[in-house]
Amino acid sequence: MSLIQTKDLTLAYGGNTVLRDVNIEINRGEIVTIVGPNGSGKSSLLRALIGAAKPAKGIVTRAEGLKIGYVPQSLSIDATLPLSVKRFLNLPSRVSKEAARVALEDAGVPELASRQLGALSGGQFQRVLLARALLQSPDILILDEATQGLDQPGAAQFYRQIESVRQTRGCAVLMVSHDLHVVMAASDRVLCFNGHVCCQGTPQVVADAPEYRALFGTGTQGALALYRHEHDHNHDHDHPDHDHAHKEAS
Ligand SMILES: Nc1ncnc2c1ncn2[C@@H]1O[C@H](COP(=O)(O)OP(=O)(O)OP(=O)(O)O)[C@@H](O)[C@H]1O
Repeated sequence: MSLIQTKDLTLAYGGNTVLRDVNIEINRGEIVTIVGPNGSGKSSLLRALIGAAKPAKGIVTRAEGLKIGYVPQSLSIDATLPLSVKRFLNLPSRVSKEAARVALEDAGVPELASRQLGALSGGQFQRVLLARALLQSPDILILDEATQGLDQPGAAQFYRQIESVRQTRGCAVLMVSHDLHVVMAASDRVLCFNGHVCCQGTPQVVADAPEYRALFGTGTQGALALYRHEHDHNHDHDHPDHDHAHKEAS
């Protein structure tokens, strides 16, 4: 059975329908990315999936006892607030030292525990948010524009970390992103979205689909090339058990 499934999900704000008859499912262990233009309802879909928005029609089914780890776009934290990463991970509820250590390690930033939150770079901060989501031992990680503000290499590194998390934890990952080809290359399945699912499939299938090209054109190939180039030779030593061949094969 899938982790989350929607059946004819329709969502409206006042009289404005933003999702219409959406049927999707996310299965255990897969990395799924939603791409779509601004205002196409991606965040609204995530809100409906986590139960924060009520459908006008249709249903959202979550597996019993499903644990969701949510990574927001960003959190606004006063840079002058004296708050260490360690303390931040203990909000709102205390976690064991070991749980915090493992979460930071899986997020790729084991060295940040004692650092001040306000002194972190954008990329480091996003990884701390990822670590915080991992504290839930989620069955599924949901990321809404988690790389906003990062440059392309930074975003590509973040997505590689996500792949590594999936590898070590076996959780499913659902992401919304504007990074198009960068994030698509890191996905098993891509949903191209514009109020409804326009097309879906492997990253290559979606990148070649007329529906996708009608929305985005073909101007983002450079990002894909960048991802592939770096992915080629960057980190086998970090994840010796992770076979990357599938990313270069398409
Ligand atoms: N709380 C709200 N009340 C009224 N309208 C809303 C609300 N949230 C979103 N909308 C509208 O719903 C539509 C879809 O918004 P949503 O944020 O889901 O799109 P998105 O694809 O995530 O956009 P972006 O890529 O710009 O983040 C937009 O027209 C937006 O103005």
